[in-house]
Amino acid sequence: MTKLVYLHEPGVLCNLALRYRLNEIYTYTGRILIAVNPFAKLPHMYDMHMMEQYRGVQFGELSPHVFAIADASYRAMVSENCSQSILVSGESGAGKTETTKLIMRYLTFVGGRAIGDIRSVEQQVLESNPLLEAFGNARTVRNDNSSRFGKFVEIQFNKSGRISGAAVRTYLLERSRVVQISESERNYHCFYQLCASGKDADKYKLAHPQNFYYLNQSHMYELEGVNDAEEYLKTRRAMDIVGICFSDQEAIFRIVAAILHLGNIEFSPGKEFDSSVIKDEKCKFHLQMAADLLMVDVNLLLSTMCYRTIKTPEGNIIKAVDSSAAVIGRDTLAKTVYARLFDWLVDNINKSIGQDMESRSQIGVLDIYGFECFKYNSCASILLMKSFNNILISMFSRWSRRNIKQKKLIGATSTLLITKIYWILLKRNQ
Ligand SMILES: Nc1ncnc2c1ncn2[C@@H]1O[C@H](COP(=O)(O)OP(=O)(O)OP(=O)(O)O)[C@@H](O)[C@H]1O
Repeated sequence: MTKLVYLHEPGVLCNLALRYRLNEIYTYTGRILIAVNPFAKLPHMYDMHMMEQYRGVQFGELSPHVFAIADASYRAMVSENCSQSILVSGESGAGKTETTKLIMRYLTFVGGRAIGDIRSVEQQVLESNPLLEAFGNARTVRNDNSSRFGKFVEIQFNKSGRISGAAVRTYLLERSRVVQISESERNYHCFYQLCASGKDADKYKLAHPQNFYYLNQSHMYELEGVNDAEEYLKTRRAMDIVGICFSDQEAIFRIVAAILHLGNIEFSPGKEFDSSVIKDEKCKFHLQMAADLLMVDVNLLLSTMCYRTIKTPEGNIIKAVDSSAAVIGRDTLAKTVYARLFDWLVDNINKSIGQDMESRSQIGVLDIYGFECFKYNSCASILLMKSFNNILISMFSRWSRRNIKQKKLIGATSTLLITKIYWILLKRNQ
């Protein structure tokens, strides 16, 4: 890319398109790899033979490839004895999660596994994937299985450069999706899976997703080629693999069901000014169900939503809230409970994978949250997009300043060219 005569947006995009037509989905711009999603299975690109070809080869000698990036970071970690990070960024559906999996596969290939490990780290992280996906992925306009959280997979190595452990860290789960979804999108997969689970759905008094407010705001209930009942069984199997016992599994799905019942609780204005009461018998049923499933006192649950506590130096004042504030309270409760459940699941996944607290160095792969740009964007997604772009901008600026100062890598001129290409691509996202 740095060899282009005219460095502007049409030039960069035309170059990527021409290469894509020649089945070259990868392009380098300095140390950065640009990947264009092929939306097709390309097994020959990622097989064992390909991994062997890239092993230990000087960066840039072979065609651009995600394995070359992984190999360069592994060699840098071993030779400089210093931890490395690989940042995977792009818009929703660009292929970040797939790329992260490919990097992990390559690192497992070169890093092997420490003696005594029965399952490879890649296997262990991948085995926990159905679980993370059930609770953290959802259908968006761009991607039927979009990750709605950021993920940092840290692969830990021992003194001899062998993999000795791994950890998955997640951040910024899109909490707002639990209570609000746009047309053509879905809530998190686990809700639909539980509704389709048959006996378990009956146990928790669930029915078709169209009966629940948190799911029927969009009319998208099913995914093409996906059977939610089968996916439910896969999620339960992943829980078994991760070591979540039966009673904990039951508790998890009780919480998922309770959130759906919570969403169906509506409020009417109370007799007193600025107060609210539960709307009707149907809502009372959902309130009772939510309380039973969460194992809390029903009156306490109701007052949590219809009253708020104001802390003053003289003591706490309990004040009634109007029906719209009660709805906000209900939604906040649902979002908080879901986010805590997600964090708990991630903790359990990490316990199952096994971390090496004494690891010599690590390679971290950051699968950054996929941004989307619509005609109308929600405030939450704009803030997320802005904060990630700001992180990227500051990281990249630091990197180019350092390279220019040290005349490192490929010389200051090339660094400036790479910076320009990077800005062109980043500006498109903004
Ligand atoms: N290298 C690849 N080869 C073949 N198919 C790919 C590749 N990368 C991505 N895909 C296809 O694109 C789809 C979307 O990719 P992926 O889920 O990785 O996107 P993403 O960038 O992580 O999206 P989001 O930010 O919404 O989670 C995948 O389901 C897969 O079918």
